[in-house]
Amino acid sequence: ERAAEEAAGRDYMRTLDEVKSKSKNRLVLASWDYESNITAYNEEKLLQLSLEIAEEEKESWKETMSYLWHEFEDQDLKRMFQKYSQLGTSALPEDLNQRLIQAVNNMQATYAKATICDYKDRTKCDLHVEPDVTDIFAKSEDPEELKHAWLEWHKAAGAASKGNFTEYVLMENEAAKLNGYDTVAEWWLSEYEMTNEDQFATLWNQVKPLYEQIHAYVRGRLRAKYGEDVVSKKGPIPAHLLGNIWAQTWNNIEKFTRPYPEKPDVDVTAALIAQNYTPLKMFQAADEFFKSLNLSGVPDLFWDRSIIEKPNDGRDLVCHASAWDFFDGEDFRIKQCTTITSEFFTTTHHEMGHIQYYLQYKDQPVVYREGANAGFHEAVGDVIALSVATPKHLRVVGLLEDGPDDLESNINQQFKMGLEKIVFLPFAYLLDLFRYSVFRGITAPRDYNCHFWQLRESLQGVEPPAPRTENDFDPAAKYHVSANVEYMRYYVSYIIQFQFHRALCQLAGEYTPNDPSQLLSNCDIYRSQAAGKALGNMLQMGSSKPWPEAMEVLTGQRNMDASGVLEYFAPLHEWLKMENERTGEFIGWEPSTVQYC
Ligand SMILES: C=C(C[SeH])C(=O)N1CCC[C@H]1C(=O)O
Ligand SMILES: [Zn+2]
Repeated sequence: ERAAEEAAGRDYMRTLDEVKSKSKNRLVLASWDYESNITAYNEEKLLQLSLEIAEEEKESWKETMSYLWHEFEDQDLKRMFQKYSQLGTSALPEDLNQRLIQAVNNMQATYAKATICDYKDRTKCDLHVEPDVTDIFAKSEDPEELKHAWLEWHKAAGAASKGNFTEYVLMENEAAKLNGYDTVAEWWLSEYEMTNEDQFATLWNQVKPLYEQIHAYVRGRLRAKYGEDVVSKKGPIPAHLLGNIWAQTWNNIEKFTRPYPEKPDVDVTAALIAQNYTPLKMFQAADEFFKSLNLSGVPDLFWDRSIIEKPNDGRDLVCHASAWDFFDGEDFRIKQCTTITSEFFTTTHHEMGHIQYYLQYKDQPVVYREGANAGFHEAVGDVIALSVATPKHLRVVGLLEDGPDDLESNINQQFKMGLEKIVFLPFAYLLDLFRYSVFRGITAPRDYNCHFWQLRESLQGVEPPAPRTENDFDPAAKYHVSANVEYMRYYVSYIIQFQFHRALCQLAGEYTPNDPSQLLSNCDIYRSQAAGKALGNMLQMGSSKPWPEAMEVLTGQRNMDASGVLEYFAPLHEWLKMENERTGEFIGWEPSTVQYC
């Protein structure tokens, strides 16, 4: 009867978990080999193994579905069966699965191998996105050089992948239907236990007024620098002037836009270089922060097997930073082409946050070794980085000499964080609004680029540096589009990380709501055992419970909302409104005059 059936199901689940651990380990090892050394041999090995494991998964799926798990009383056992009932892309017939894997591998390889020619020395044509194009956007203040790099990169990495992307959409949508979803959009939304994107729209409405203020202020400062012919009074901001090839974060233009330029600059890049930081030292600093919270340090294997600098043997590899779980409870790695910049200091903490999550849930059944939702996984490292980025913490670790702690310095600091966090929200939101519309067939291939730029203009208030046509495919110039990595996870992360930060800061005694002497943006949870304990308790859950339960364990709230972001940036918001009022800056943007549809 049912009790016996559940007991059999429990035994079966234990065996299945063991089998899954082995096959996931094999697949991750082959993926690691391919992404850290892109060769035809490694690609073929990954393809063959992927197809072999897909067939194994089809077989075990039949057995899984032979249990009456919907009737089970044990909710935890039922949750495990429910997760294994999702076959993913292995549900595809082998030939379609092969076409899908090849389409994505082709886009990944195109992106990894894409190079552009230098603006001044047109014979130098070996510039990759990391570190070369990234450095140009971090340093150049020449609009023509920036326009050149922007156009060349979008041609080399974007347009080149339009065909493969169209093929990928067809196959991935087929897999979605075989998993019970109308399109990939609903499949991706189910990760957040949502059936549509209304909640994401609500979050955007909460933060949009703050974004419009910082957008208007930055446009004013860029206009002052580059002149009204380059940056208009009321139009969108040209995307190539914002310090980042994707205009997703604007921290690289902080040095000439900050509110109080006469206040000492908090230049972390200069400090890292002056103190002879190496990539290893950056990773050790992040590891030390987690240990200060009484959380786990990384195992020795991590230091032996990670790749933390771009190999200089001329190989092709995926440089985009990533953290890896090999599902054997021991092997955890990061692959990152680190350079000594404040951006990479932040990214290092971001990636070490992924590793910490892996370490905290490594004793869960394999099926639960995930974030409560994908946004949680992206938020862990960023929460730590919010503490690390405070001038207070940078002084504690000797990265920064003493400086003033007055209102102007706080506004400068919040502005610096705003260029990283507030500015990022519309970018992350629109990237998957674009892909949702593609998966749903609302955006056809002949409209891809036009619809992408309509979203870029309407949500982000940026425009391309030159006219665009449908021979372009600018979305694929962004890694996650070429690598089939869902992106709403970052939008969720940049909202919930402030809810997490607020809860942890209160536990650490670093923050009291409505106490202006303890700004949330000045909180540093370093060495707080109480904060570490609460964070660890949430991380250990993995995906064993629905994400609102994990959220509640840490914050007492079951929903995600922008109250954390708005509380953190309240002083800056007030300052921006006054400053834009004072200068008479137009808030928002009128339609672009650049032809892109
Ligand atoms: C660092 C990673 C690897 Se999960 C990343 O892709 N991030 C972190 C911030 C947003 C997003 C991006 O670079 O676009
Ligand atoms: Zn990440």
